[in-house]
Amino acid sequence: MILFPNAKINIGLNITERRPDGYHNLETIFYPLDIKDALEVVQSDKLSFTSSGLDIPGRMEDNLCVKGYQMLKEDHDLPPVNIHLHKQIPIGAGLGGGSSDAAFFIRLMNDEFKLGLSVDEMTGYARRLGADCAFFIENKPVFAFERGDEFEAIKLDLSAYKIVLVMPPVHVSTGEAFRGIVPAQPKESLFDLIKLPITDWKKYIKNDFETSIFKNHAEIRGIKAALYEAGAIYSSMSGSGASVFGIFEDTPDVKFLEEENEVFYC
Ligand SMILES: C[C@@](CO)(OP(=O)(O)O)[C@H](O)COP(=O)(O)OP(=O)(O)OC[C@H]1O[C@@H](n2ccc(N)nc2=O)[C@H](O)[C@@H]1O
Ligand SMILES: Nc1ncnc2c1ncn2[C@@H]1O[C@H](COP(=O)(O)OP(=O)(O)O)[C@@H](O)[C@H]1O
Repeated sequence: MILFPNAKINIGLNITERRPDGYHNLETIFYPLDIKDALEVVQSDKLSFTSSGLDIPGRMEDNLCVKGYQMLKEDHDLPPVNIHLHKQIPIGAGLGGGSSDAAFFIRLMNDEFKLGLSVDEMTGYARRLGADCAFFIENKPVFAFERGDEFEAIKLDLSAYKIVLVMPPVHVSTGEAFRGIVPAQPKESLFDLIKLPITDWKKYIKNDFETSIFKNHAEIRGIKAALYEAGAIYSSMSGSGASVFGIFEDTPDVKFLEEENEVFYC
């Protein structure tokens, strides 16, 4: 069985407080983005993991799909499998690629081996693998809060727009990004701000990671400025970076960005 885990972008991100468990409470909008990996699981005589496409850092045991297998195996009678991942979603980009692979892996195992898990049960498993992993079980636009793993569904459809995603040759780890943050309660919740016309988002919706990340990585700030210059209605870094997206009425001419960055037209 093959599934195609997709990326996400964050539209706005407020980090509201530090939690006693080392995490932060935050609020953000998760929106699915059409950049995809391919994930295949085949029954085998021993557990193995293979990959193609982009190089995935870390050992096989650290891959979130393998962690997902070990987690499910604690509660379910599973045969050994070969997991093959064709990696295309940029890594360490704030696009949630690893989390998406893991969530799709849980969904795939549930279908393939008839585990009978409900959406809530799959979301519970996903939450144990990473804060933004839970979002990818339902994979619909949501307002996310607490660790980013509690959700309220929202109506948001950007399919009439062109989204351009720019990935600079820089990686930012999520843990590193959180270290530069001083949490604060926003004046107005994103839950309300996202209902504004998209032309007003630039004025009201921000990503709290940008201040510290832009300070250390001027090239990321430069990409956001270039996307606005090219006519974006709204532009922002996604999650903890390093990718930056722009939302446009029509496909812009940003070929010049392709010289030093990877550019996706979604
Ligand atoms: C902050 C976001 C916004 O979408 O960053 P991106 O990784 O997508 O850019 C996500 O919620 C990230 O989710 P995810 O990448 O799954 O985080 P995890 O693996 O659970 O956590 C990695 C590290 O980030 C920090 N962390 C993460 C989430 C959170 N609400 N508070 C935190 O402080 C913790 O230091 C944790 O050890
Ligand atoms: N299936 C996977 N794909 C990508 N990275 C993975 C995966 N499993 C574990 N990782 C680890 O997670 C880290 C961040 O991955 P990724 O999800 O791409 O970042 P981000 O949360 O910024 O979108 C990587 O550096 C890698 O070590």
